[in-house]
Amino acid sequence: MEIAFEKVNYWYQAGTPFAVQALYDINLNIPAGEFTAVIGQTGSGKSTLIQHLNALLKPTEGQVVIGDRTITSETKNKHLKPLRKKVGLVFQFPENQLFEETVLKDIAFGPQNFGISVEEATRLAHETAKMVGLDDSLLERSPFDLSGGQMRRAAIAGVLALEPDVLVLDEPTAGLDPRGRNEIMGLVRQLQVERHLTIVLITHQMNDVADYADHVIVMAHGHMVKQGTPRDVFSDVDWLTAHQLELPSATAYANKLMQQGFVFDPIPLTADELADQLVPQINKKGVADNG
Ligand SMILES: Nc1ncnc2c1ncn2[C@@H]1O[C@H](COP(=O)(O)OP(=O)(O)OP(=O)(O)O)[C@@H](O)[C@H]1O
Repeated sequence: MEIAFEKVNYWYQAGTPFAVQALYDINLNIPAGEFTAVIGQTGSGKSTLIQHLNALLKPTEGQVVIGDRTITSETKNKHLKPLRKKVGLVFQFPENQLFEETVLKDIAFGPQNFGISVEEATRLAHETAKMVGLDDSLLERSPFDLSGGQMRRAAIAGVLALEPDVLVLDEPTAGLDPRGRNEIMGLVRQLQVERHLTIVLITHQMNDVADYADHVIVMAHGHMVKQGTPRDVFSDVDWLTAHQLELPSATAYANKLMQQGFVFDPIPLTADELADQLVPQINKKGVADNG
């Protein structure tokens, strides 16, 4: 499902003396089936942007086209349920919203809330628990007995049980240890590849952007200041520094090596790309030094 923002402006508390403009003239496309990363400093408008993806927020001006729906400031809340089912939103620290007695009931809560029978919701909960790698033996436990990573997966399963086409995640790896982070990122990639979900992910982890994203949106002070492939975004080091954005580790490392006379073309974004270009240069240098 393709999503497009057309001339979107958004104000919190619009029309009051406390109005705060959080988005300015946003025009962008989120390609169907792709993995889009949204990056930018704190307060740049990332969360505000993604809440427009399922009309949790509606543009104050302009429109957001989500599949066959067009959302404007005039859109009534009444008919948004089908859209909220198609676009699943996972907030930061989603485990804070777990509340049922058992993991299974928690995952099944979403579909039941959308009018699906208890039996079908339970079936979906079992299926999605498996999808996110939660063992059956955990499903009758209290969600609060799970580890941090497992709780996060249970919360994501609750959104997946609605069988969305688009999965939007706000910093899904925040607060997890490196293993938990890798597991969640692996899961998100798997959902994109195997379930053909469109993924939109807010992250501060530039390595994840380099490793997983097809498409990157860069926000600054409520404006979209760049969109393109990770290579488009990470190739301009001066521009990134000016916007106080970090580089992926491999790219930062390659930049340091370039100051020592190493040559990279194109600039590596991942550890594998770095090694592929670096090893032949080290071997060649070794031969020259010894010979
Ligand atoms: N409920 C609100 N009322 C008023 N202003 C708000 C509200 N929520 C966010 N803002 C303001 O809107 C702007 C964008 O905030 P937003 O949360 O979208 O940024 P962000 O890039 O997601 O930040 P972070 O990385 O910290 O989550 C900020 O100036 C913020 O202070």
